[in-house]
Amino acid sequence: MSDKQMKARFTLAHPGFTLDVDLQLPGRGVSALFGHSGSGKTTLLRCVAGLERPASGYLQINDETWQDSANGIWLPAHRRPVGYVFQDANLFPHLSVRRNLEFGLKRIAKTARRVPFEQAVELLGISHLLERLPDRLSGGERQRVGMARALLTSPRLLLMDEPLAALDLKRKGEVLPYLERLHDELDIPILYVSHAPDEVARLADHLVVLDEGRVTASGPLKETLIRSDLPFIFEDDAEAVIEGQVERHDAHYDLLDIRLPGSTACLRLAHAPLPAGRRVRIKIKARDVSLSLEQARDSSVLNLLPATVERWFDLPNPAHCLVELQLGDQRIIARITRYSFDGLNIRSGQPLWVQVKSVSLLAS
Ligand SMILES: Nc1ncnc2c1ncn2[C@@H]1O[C@H](COP(=O)(O)OP(=O)(O)OP(=O)(O)O)[C@@H](O)[C@H]1O
Repeated sequence: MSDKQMKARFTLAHPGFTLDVDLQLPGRGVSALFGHSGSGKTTLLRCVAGLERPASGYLQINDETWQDSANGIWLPAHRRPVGYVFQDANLFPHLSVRRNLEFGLKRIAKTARRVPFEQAVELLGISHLLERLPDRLSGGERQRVGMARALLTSPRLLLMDEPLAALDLKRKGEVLPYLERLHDELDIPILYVSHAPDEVARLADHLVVLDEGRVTASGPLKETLIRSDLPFIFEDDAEAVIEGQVERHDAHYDLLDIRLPGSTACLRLAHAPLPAGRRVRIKIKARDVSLSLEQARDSSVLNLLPATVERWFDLPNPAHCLVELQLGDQRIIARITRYSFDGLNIRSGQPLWVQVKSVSLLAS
């Protein structure tokens, strides 16, 4: 991995709201901006796009400086190579999908084009829609066309402002795999605004949490989701995201074995075959993890894995607590009753067995 980076420092005052951020983000993959309504997510994207001009600002995207107020550098919005995807794809209603896409493409000199038309169309799976007018597309299809159009502007950065927010659950499910493809197959960093923890868990590599215009957390997704000073782990749906590599597929039982880095054990889950060696992202909810001191040999639970207790936290509900566990090189969390916690005499550094009742594959 190279040390590609984005640096964004902005101080911008609106009446009643100040954005004051200083971020260092990976220069590849998806960085999610998460926060309550009004926390400043869109304002931050607008600063990055050059649509706001803060009194003090610095923006570096990999090896390019787009803005440096201390040195009089300011790249205006129309010269910033960003692709913007909004909640609504905003396609020209009188132009076919093909002409909408060509509109984005024509703005870029042939020699500067980084994403060929065919690649964008193939990545978003829209070749069969090219001759249609936008009003003959579903919401999900419109968003995919909007994303292809953004790619065809040859961006060095994609800005996505809640691109799935206007879609129902089914349409969201249709678009998410395409977003994953953009993430996996293109070397263009994405800043992704979302309210939905599920989307963030599935897509993001890095998580930024904003509150009242300030950054309250910024770090790799896996670590940030389970930080005890952030609200995520106190949710009913608290979860950890870990990564692994497909080891094998058991065709007889239709089970996939996933090797976890640093662990001797594999996770098993019901899933169609995937090629050995494929890296996958897995979500484990805290409430689906139980703990035992011995390796249960007569359980129907597929996943019984050795782990070590790191630490624990109280929860607002006094009947429960959360235990953070080291599983190979990664961390997961278990929500158990305080009764069980005392009964098992949990202490930090303790080796024990985790039983994981349900595991979901998020991305491959
Ligand atoms: N041009 C402006 N003038 C004055 N206030 C503004 C302006 N633009 C944004 N704000 C204020 O800045 C704050 C942050 O807005 P912003 O849209 O960035 O939040 P957000 O986190 O994206 O919210 P949401 O999730 O609801 O889209 C809000 O209080 C908003 O009213």
